[in-house]
Amino acid sequence: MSLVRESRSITRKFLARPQQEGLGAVVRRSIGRFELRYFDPFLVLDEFSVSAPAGFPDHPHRGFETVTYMLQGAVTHEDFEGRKGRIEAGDLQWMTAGKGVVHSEMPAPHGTQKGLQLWINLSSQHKMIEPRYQEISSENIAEAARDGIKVRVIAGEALGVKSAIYTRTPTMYLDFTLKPGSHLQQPIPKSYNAFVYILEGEGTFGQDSTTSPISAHYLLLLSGFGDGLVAWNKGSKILRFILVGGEPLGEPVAQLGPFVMNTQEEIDQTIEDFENYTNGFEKAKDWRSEARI
Ligand SMILES: Nc1ccc(F)c(C(=O)c2c[nH]c3ncc(Cl)cc23)c1F
Ligand SMILES: [Fe+3]
Repeated sequence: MSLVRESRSITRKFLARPQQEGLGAVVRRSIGRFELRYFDPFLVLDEFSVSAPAGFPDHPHRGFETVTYMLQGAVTHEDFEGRKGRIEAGDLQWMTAGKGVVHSEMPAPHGTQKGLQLWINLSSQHKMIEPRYQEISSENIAEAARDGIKVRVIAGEALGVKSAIYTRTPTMYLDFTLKPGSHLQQPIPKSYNAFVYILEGEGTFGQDSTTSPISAHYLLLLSGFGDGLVAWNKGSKILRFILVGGEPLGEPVAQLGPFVMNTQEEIDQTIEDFENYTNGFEKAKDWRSEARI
């Protein structure tokens, strides 16, 4: 039985190269770089690599969500509400910043910590909602395996398994591992903008299985036509990639770093709120994280 009648194709591909970010951290940024400023509703996709004492010290967010998915090691986050936790390999933190969060995200003291951070925009009606965290430890991430394919369902559904994450901006986020010789068919809601980001190995994507394989650290934008994605692993090593899709918001974007609103006036107001500790930033006034560089 074919799960996908017509596969989406690759419209553009970008090699994410290392760049400095935070304090001494390195990220491979694909979405959010100059050539791909915004892929509605996605603002940033960073594949990060960080070793102490580098990190992402105290900083704010407003108007969107950050989705941190650890691949290796661990990161400690602390926020201005006094909330503190460790995100370890395989764990997920889905943070809805809404009207405002101030936090730090710092690496474990030894070794290199690696992961992905995706920034998902919120609609105008949700930009000023109360902040909210959804955190799932690795052993509780929904998983399924069949015919040489393993999927970890971060958000949405795959191979008959659903994630518990509530996605305010409708989103799918699937972590696939394909053994050599395996072939995937994954449905994608027709209205979603979708992309693939390759983490490991080489893969062939789209209807034409004769196209040359694409390797790690590439982001592949998928066309809007098609009811899903087909993928092959024709190599001799495992292929790992994420397939992410989301409902476009179709709203104007006004962004200043970690502040993402709809108009410049709202950005001006956000700066004022952050500087004066108002409208959601009250607790930032006397807060500093314990993380010391
Ligand atoms: N404004 C702004 C400016 C600079 C930053 F580094 C950050 C920031 O924190 C991050 C950027 N990518 C990241 N990937 C992983 C993690 Cl754990 C954090 C970040 C940020 F928010
Ligand atoms: Fe952050």
